[in-house]
Amino acid sequence: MRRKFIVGNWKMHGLREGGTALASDLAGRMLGAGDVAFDMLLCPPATLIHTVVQAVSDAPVSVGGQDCHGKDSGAHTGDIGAPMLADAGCRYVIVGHSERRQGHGEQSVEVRAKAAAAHRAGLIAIVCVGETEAERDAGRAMDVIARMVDDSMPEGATAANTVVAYEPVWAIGTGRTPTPRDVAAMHSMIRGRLATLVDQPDAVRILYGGSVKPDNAASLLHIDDVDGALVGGASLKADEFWAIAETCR
Ligand SMILES: O=C(CO)COP(=O)(O)O
Repeated sequence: MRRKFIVGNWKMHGLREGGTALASDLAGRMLGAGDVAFDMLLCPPATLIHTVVQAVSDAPVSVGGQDCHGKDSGAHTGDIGAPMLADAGCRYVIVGHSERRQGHGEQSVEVRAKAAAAHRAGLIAIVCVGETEAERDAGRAMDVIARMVDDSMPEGATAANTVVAYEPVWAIGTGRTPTPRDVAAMHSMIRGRLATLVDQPDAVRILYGGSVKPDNAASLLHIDDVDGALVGGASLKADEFWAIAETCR
């Protein structure tokens, strides 16, 4: 019942020429493939949203932002309001990525405000959570993630307007991943947590992110309660991203 969801987070990568080529390549593959067992979302840097929206306009590919402000508009230099993303053609926005939490000191209370702003703008929020290596080594990963989920989920979150992404900080860009058993345990705990926070917790998609590559995608994506992948580095190469998506059957 939960369709697999393959999301490319391009992070701070891409200029117009390369971004257009990558998006057009993936759009072409989606159109050529016909019936596929997954949904595809591309989250380019804000400067490329317009370009990517145009490049995928004929294909079943969605576009999302990588962050938004918790307020709809105002004197916030450099920030982007969720209504602006919606206006630019986005259907989704990532909030609470660890690179925002760590690099910009964002706390779960702000992440929750950002997710609420996304919902007000009619966007689907992809709420990210993840423990650090020190937290995992200390045996605190489950507690940390439970708390992050509780504190980051806004009022009114539903399976239709919210996706959760579990991305262990120590697995991002490192080539390391948790064991399938650890991923399964974490995703199952997250779904249990969602039962107190959202209607229809069984319908919420929970993605895994952190060093997802073509060679480990099948083992990660076939775990119960793993409903897709949030892919960083490998989403910048059409062949790799497509190979990951194709493991969904
Ligand atoms: O942070 C990530 C996606 O949001 C994961 O990045 P990598 O796939 O490069 O590890």
